[in-house]
Parts: sequence; structure tokens; C-alpha cells
Amino acid sequence: MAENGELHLHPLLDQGIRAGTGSFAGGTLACRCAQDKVELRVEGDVAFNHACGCTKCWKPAGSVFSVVAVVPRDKLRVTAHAEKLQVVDPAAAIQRHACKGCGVHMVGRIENKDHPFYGFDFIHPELFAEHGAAAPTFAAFVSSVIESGVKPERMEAVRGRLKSLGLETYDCLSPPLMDAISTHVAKRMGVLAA
Ligand SMILES: N[C@@H](CCC(=O)N[C@@H](CSCO)C(=O)NCC(=O)O)C(=O)O
Ligand SMILES: [Zn+2]
Ligand SMILES: [Zn+2]
Repeated sequence: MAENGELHLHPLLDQGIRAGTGSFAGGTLACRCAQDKVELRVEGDVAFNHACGCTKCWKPAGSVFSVVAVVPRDKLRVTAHAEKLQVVDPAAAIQRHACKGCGVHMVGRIENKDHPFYGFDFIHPELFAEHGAAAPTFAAFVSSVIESGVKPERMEAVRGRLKSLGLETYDCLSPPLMDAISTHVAKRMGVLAA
């Protein structure tokens, strides 16, 4: 990211967002190693695809945002070179498995069964060999890009660019996801019927 020059949001965003086909049957994701690539197979389409500005999600070099989506964990399997994967931060709720060779995060898995998003794996759809996965529909943790070095005075322009791409901007997750988290908590606390 250029300190004062043009900001690159993400390669899937900068040239305009390409719509998904709406019938994506799944595909193969590969890491960026020249050889012995880690490969994953995902069955079916992704959900909740979004741009994420947090510091924890993997971003391609020079990008300010990550693009990340979820798939059911039983629809994802590692099909090659699982031995190259290591967990970036074992203390994080999302256990991001990165390739030791190229650093790409291949899958973020939630192991805590009490987590609101347990059952979903986080993946980066740009790693699909195939086109057609559902496109990003919002931008999350936008203010967090400041934690990666974006100057606060550039935030108006950052949010403006995201909005011009049709992405509503949030400084946490989108309202449906925040509602899902609070519903989970309310059920656990007995405030809502389970
Ligand atoms: N300001 C922090 C925010 C980090 C954060 O909370 N990230 C979110 C979104 S990741 C995908 O949308 C999150 O849920 N994290 C849980 C985890 O990473 O385990 C920062 O920028 O670091
Ligand atoms: Zn790799
Ligand atoms: Zn994130």
C-alpha cells in the first residue's frame, strides 16, 4: 500500500466487482507456491463474501482489504499438501491455517463449538481456480485498516470507494451477522428461547 499514493483495495475490487454466477457448484483453491501447492476442495457456493479490513485476515501484497467468505466446514477438505499448513494464531477464534511456503491463508476454522459461527470455515475466494463464486456484498471492519497503516484522513476516500463499488461499509460485521452473533448470545443467556 502506497503511503500517500493510490490505495489498492484488493484485486477483486479495484477493477469493479464481477458478479457470481448464482449457481457456483464449488471448486479448487490453491496456495501461491510455485510447486507443491496446498489445495482445497470446496463443494457448493460461498456465503457472506465480504471485504474485511481487519489486520488478521490475509491480504494479497499491496492490498488494504482482504476478501473473505464462509463455507460449511463439512463442504471443505484439504486435497494436497496439508503438511504445509500451520495455524497463525492458536489463540484466535478463527484459526487461520497458512501455507508455510507462501504465507497465504487457506482456511480459517472455528474450533470452539460455542462460537456463533461454529460450523463455518473462512476462505479467500480469489484462490479459486474457477470463476463464479458469489461476489462480495459488503465491507467489514473498515476502520481497522488504520491499524494496518492507512492514515485516518484517508478513511473518507476509502469508504467512498467501497460505496461506489456497491459495498456498504461497516466497522464491525454486517447487521445480519451481528444479529446472528447476538441471537446466539441471547439464547446462551436464556434471554431468547433456544
Ligand atoms: N481491529 C481488529 C479487528 C479484528 C477482528 O475482530 N476481526 C474479525 C473479522 S475477520 C473476518 O470478517 C473477527 O471476527 N476476528 C476473529 C478472529 O480473528 O479470530 C484488527 O484489525 O485486528
Ligand atoms: Zn504455498
Ligand atoms: Zn478479517
